[in-house]
Amino acid sequence: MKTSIATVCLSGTLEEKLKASAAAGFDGVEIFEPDFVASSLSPELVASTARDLGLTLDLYQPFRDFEGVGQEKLRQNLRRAAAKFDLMNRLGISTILLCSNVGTAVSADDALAVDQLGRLGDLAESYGVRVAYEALAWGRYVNDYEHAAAIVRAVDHPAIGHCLDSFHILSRGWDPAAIETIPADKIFFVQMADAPGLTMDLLSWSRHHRVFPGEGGFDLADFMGHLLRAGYDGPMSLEIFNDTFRRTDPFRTAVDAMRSLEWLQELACQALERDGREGSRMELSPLPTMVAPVGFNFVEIRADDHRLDQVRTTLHQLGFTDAGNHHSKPVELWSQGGARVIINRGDSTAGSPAVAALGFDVLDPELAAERAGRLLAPPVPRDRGAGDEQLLGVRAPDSSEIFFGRVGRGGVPAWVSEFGGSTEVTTDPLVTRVDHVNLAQSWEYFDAAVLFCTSVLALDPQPSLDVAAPTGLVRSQVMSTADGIVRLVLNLSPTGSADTAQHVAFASTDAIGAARRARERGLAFLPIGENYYEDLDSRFDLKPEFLEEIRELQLMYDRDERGEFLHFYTESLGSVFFEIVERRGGYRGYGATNAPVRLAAQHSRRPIVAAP
Ligand SMILES: O=C(O)c1ccc(O)c(O)c1
Ligand SMILES: [Mg+2]
Repeated sequence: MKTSIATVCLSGTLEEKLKASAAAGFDGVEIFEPDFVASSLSPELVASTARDLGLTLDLYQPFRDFEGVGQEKLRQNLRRAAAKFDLMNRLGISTILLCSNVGTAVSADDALAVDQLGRLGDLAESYGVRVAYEALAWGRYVNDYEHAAAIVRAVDHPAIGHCLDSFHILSRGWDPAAIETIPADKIFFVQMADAPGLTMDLLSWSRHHRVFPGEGGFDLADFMGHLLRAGYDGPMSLEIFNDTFRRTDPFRTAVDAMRSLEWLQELACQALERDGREGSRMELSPLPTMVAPVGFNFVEIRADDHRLDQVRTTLHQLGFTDAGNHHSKPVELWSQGGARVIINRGDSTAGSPAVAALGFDVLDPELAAERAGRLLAPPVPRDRGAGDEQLLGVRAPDSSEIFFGRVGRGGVPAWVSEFGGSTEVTTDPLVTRVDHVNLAQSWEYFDAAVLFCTSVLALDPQPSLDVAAPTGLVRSQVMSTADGIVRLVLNLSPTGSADTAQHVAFASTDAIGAARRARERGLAFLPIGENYYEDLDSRFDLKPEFLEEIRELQLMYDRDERGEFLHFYTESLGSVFFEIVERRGGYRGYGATNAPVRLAAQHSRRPIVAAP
């Protein structure tokens, strides 16, 4: 698959955009005209810079408001076009994108557009270039690719073909199946964009909210299937107008972009396997098979030495036992049932306690790591003593480390024996395993984190929600395996403050019993106010004894059509806190209605910083 990216996707100068695209491994780029006009590089220098970087220049775009105009306007437009075709020759670009007219078209008569596009085709041919006509979703008269296809067919000019952009087709709900009726040699260019399902005007949606494939809600696998059956084998290009990507590090964005195309390529391979290769001419190289996690292998918490005692005490109060120090590294293991927490005291600059690494149980760690590498996840070097288990890890977009652990005998990973402590099974544990982990994400890499979880970790996005915190809305995106055994919750805080401290939720089969025992051991619970319990009673009509019990223990409660949910939180320990959850019946949620209450309770207990 030939990969390409529009310079509008990336921040920086044109030169930086080219360098970032090349560094991420793209084959080519689309030059977005405003990037070129604002650049001080001559066309010849842009061409040679791209060549030196190993990039092809695949498209010049956009050319606007050409067809369906009056005579005088047509004359001006042809003059404008000639100037751009001349520029394309200097840049060495053979295809220009023409957006359907949004402003100056005066007639809805296709015959006029057909005639004028024919004249544009003649002019393009004389410069040795071609024009890819794109039906913008908000085009004045042409806003449907099938309408554009009828026009292009009628123009019947070798220099006039299509640019198909998934956004313009899927945002309007057009059926992409008719792509297969367009002759392959008339599809000059394809732009792939995803977007979250929003109800808003098309232009704002397109200009601000596009995301890379796999980061939104469009069915791009299906779209890709139609392109392949149409016989398209040209560049698959990304054209993502996105407010965040415009202001974040272009090198990181380009990696995110490339990962999205690798992911899309895998979807394409799957579509071909399902539907047969008929018509397809695109060369595709599949990714190593997806290795879905079957459990949490460990959670690693890192902190300054002097803050670790608090973490140790809390884990002890939650029923964990100290399973000893590693024989060669400054890390210790705390375990209980299938829950393992590694405390890393090796980094004196680590600051307050935070989740630094997650280990997942996978059946084939080598394959999982190889796949992650193909998806551009940088490997994490890990010191290893003689005889120690090899742990393969990669860095996630939020810089946390993700390790692929082998499923051990009896569910216990082999590396546990590298720790000196007791490995005896806790009888009557308070918690049995990790239920989910909430990770705070920065605004810069939130979309990238979603794609990373989907493509590298085989976690599917669940409907996202906004949770009200005292300092703003926290966007919460659950990523989960189909069976719900492995769940991550990506939280995007408005402030990046402690409102979205990370947390580890442990599963218990008896949250009430666990709360009682933890209290006996002196656990500091996050206190929940009385109003919450009154509201709970009004909503759920709970038995008075039950309500009294959870009020006394400071537990929270939720219920859905499948079951019930009981949970409680510890006080925050730096940037991390713990939660104990009990799922009764088939409850699949996270107590979303309780989250604002928890955030408010944490906010009111934050350390007061004295004014200077
Ligand atoms: O928003 C626009 O104007 C615009 C320009 C060029 C494109 O290819 C596109 O999809 C949208
Ligand atoms: Mg486009």
